[in-house]
Amino acid sequence: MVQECGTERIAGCQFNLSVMSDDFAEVILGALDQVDTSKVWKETDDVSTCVRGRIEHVFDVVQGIYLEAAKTGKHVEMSGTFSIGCPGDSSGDAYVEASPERLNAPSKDIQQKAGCKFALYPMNTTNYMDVIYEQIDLSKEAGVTVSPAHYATRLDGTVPDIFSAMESSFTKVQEAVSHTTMTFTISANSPSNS
Ligand SMILES: Cc1ncc(C[n+]2csc(CCO)c2C)c(N)n1
Repeated sequence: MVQECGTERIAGCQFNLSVMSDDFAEVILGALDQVDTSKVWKETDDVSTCVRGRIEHVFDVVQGIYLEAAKTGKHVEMSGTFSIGCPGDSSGDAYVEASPERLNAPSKDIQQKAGCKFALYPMNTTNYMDVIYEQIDLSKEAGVTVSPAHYATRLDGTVPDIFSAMESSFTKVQEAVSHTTMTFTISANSPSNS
């Protein structure tokens, strides 16, 4: 197979939700159903969900799904990988042409707290540690508490502030390093915090 970049840069996220409750299936399927995904390509199977499209819509949808699940008050965790510029992910899809307005922007009064660990992987660049440290420093201005963790950086704050910090890191890094991936795990309503 010939792998080459498409003319548009399509971003994506492969993620799964885990709900620590007997009715996990309803919470997962309900969250997937309640978010407007019309500006992204989406596929769900028994393991995870993948969304692809413009960076802002990928983050908008992933955050929207997480907020829907977290507002049940149940202990919900989401883990995933964002990626852009993967040589095998040539576009061909109409979703990169979507207009930039977000469809699921959270209201300003959302105070849902969460803890998150994220890790940036700028691919195929020798100065990757500089690129990563620059973003960790910028995260400190994003309204979240930033702390070091093994193999990751921890962000604590509201869900919208956490996703916004991750989106700005990812967006800035991919401007400099065309193939960039980022992993994350976010947890809310954990009984460890009560
Ligand atoms: C975001 C997300 N997408 C898919 C799954 C996989 N999954 C596990 S249980 C379940 C509902 C019943 O089939 C589904 C779809 C997940 N965990 N999170």
